[in-house]
Amino acid sequence: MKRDEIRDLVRKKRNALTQTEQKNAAKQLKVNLIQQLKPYKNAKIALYLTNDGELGTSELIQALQAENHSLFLPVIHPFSKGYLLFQKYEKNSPMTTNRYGIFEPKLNCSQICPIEQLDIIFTPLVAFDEKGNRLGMGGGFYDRTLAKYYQEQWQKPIVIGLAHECQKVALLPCESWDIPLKWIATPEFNYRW
Ligand SMILES: Nc1nc2c(c(=O)[nH]1)N(C=O)[C@@H](CNc1ccc(C(=O)N[C@@H](CCC(=O)O)C(=O)O)cc1)CN2
Ligand SMILES: Nc1ncnc2c1ncn2[C@@H]1O[C@H](COP(=O)(O)OP(=O)(O)OP(=O)(O)O)[C@@H](O)[C@H]1O
Repeated sequence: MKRDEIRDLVRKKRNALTQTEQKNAAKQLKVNLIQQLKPYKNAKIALYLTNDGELGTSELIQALQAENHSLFLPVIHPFSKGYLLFQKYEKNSPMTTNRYGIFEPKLNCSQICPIEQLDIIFTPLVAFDEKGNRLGMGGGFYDRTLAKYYQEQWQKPIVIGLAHECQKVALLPCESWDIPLKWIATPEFNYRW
């Protein structure tokens, strides 16, 4: 199957989850990750706000805020096409909708965090495979933004993909720019490579 076909198929699958399934998945993800992130104190963590049947992040966001982590959200770069910035997100941060209808913080340069200062980046994804390959919505935003940080010795930030179990496929067709993830968290499991 081609990448576009897999993207369509898996997007339909996750959009077919019932509200109850979505709610339980989000709750279970929070429990899983709060446990996994215990060793990290006062971390700088980038997340995303849920769109298009993605695994819900609001429970996780609340729990992370309660644990005193600082949170950041992706903002579509105003000039560098296809790149993301990560901006501080607090309860009263002014928000706007981006061109895809996703809420993002209203751009404020003083609130942007350089990527090398983030400890953890949670990425959304559409499909993942048994080797940790990731397929996103098709904009190449995360691949492009993170490309220069992916090196042999890369330790920080830790990049963690988030997905429902139903987004797992056997094998994704790879492209040269794809960077496999070392950690994907679902409500049920943590896949580590
Ligand atoms: N929640 C969330 N936030 C995110 C992402 C994401 O995948 N999920 N992104 C991850 O990169 C970036 C935005 N990328 C996106 C790329 C395409 C579409 C999308 O809906 N595409 C439509 C066509 C839209 C159009 O062109 O008008 C589609 O494919 O149906 C959404 C987000 C940044 N923020
Ligand atoms: N590191 C990169 N440098 C330049 N172009 C890139 C890079 N990564 C991806 N692209 C371009 O972005 C486009 C979309 O890539 P792809 O289909 O892999 O996105 P995606 O992983 O589904 O999206 P996202 O990362 O936003 O969730 C491709 O046409 C590709 O050429």
